[in-house]
Amino acid sequence: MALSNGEVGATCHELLGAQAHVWNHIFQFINSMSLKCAVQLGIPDVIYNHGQPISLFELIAGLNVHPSKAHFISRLMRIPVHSDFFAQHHHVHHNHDNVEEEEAVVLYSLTPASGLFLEDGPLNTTPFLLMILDPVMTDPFHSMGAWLQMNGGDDLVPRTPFEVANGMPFWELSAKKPRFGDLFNEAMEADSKLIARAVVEECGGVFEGLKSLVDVGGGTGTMAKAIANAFPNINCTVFDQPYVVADLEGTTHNLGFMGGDMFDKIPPANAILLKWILHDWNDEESVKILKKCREAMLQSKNEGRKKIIIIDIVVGYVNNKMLMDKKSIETQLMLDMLMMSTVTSKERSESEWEKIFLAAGFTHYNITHTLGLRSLIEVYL
Ligand SMILES: C[S@@+](CC[C@H](N)C(=O)[O-])C[C@H]1O[C@@H](n2cnc3c(N)ncnc32)[C@H](O)[C@@H]1O
Ligand SMILES: O=c1cc(-c2ccc(O)c(O)c2)oc2c(O)c(O)ccc12
Repeated sequence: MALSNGEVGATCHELLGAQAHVWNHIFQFINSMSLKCAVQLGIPDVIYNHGQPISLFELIAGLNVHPSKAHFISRLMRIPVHSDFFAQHHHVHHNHDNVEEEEAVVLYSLTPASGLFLEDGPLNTTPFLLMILDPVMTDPFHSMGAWLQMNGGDDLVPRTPFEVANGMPFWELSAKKPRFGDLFNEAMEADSKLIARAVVEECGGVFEGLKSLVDVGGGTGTMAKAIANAFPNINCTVFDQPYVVADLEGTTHNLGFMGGDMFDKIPPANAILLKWILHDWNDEESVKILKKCREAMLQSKNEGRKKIIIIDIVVGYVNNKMLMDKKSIETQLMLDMLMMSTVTSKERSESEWEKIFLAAGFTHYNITHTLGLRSLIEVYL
């Protein structure tokens, strides 16, 4: 029921329901922080290394917690178990007379979600968790209201809540605190491994007929490596800032690295890949990047299809259909708030994407596949 004034007309039962909803939202950060704590203690690795479901006693023995605090672990575990990060089974003991003992032993095991936090796992998401939940990233949310009250037209006013809280922009802090900057790069690499696998396995057709591809802002080349291996006929170039690619070299005949500035000149190619790039930039900057992509494709002497391949969020598109999956859309909106808080950019809906494509001189695009929360957009020359 929609009410104009909180209490008017609401029954006591409705008010208690409203209070439960409010409390759940107030306490949401405890979900994130409990997960962070469990991961920092190395709980997923201890369970994995045990090789079979682990008892609370064995779990505690594998952790570096002080014996005086051991009894807190079962309480910590209840939260991620409730959210399906760990599965919990009850193992019923049989005593000597084969009579079931009263107290069942609790056994914990991993789920696909906690499998993403294994230290040696190929898709280790721990750097992403540690980066997003670092005070450097969470503090700005305390400054968002104050930032909204500041004059955005004044050059002396910080451009983001991140700058209000940390006194410098994201990229400057990443450079000054390498421990934080490394987390960011490791987070991007792990994500690229997962997306590369999904793209090669499920969207292979997107690359058919291409002769050359430049992965703009391709970082250390995880994504381009996977494409170069899967499609030996495509010449792949990783293009990123000179300091990122300085010491990198291609491992196969069809993979190379090149340093430069995408706002200046992008090397010529049939196809330009922009994975997780445009969501870092506002509309004006994104249009500039797209225009540079256009020039690069026009300069390519290769025959064949020419297109930009964008992997980014299309707000409202989730898992191959436009469905109202409330939780996934909530996550997309949260990422948008994160971009608003840390950088000056945003996550875009289809009409917002269309607007920047048209502004950069492109008329045809196709959202062909979805990769979890993100989509693959082809923009044709
Ligand atoms: C969010 S990361 C995405 C990395 C990679 N595409 C991925 O998905 O894992 C953005 C990348 O853009 C690069 N970048 C930023 N400004 C750039 C510029 N002016 N020219 C080229 N690359 C740039 C950064 O160095 C960084 O590697
Ligand atoms: O907090 C973030 C910051 C950035 C970011 C900032 C400055 C740059 O110059 C840049 O290239 C990227 O990018 C993110 C991202 O890409 C994510 O997916 C999630 C979070 C962030």
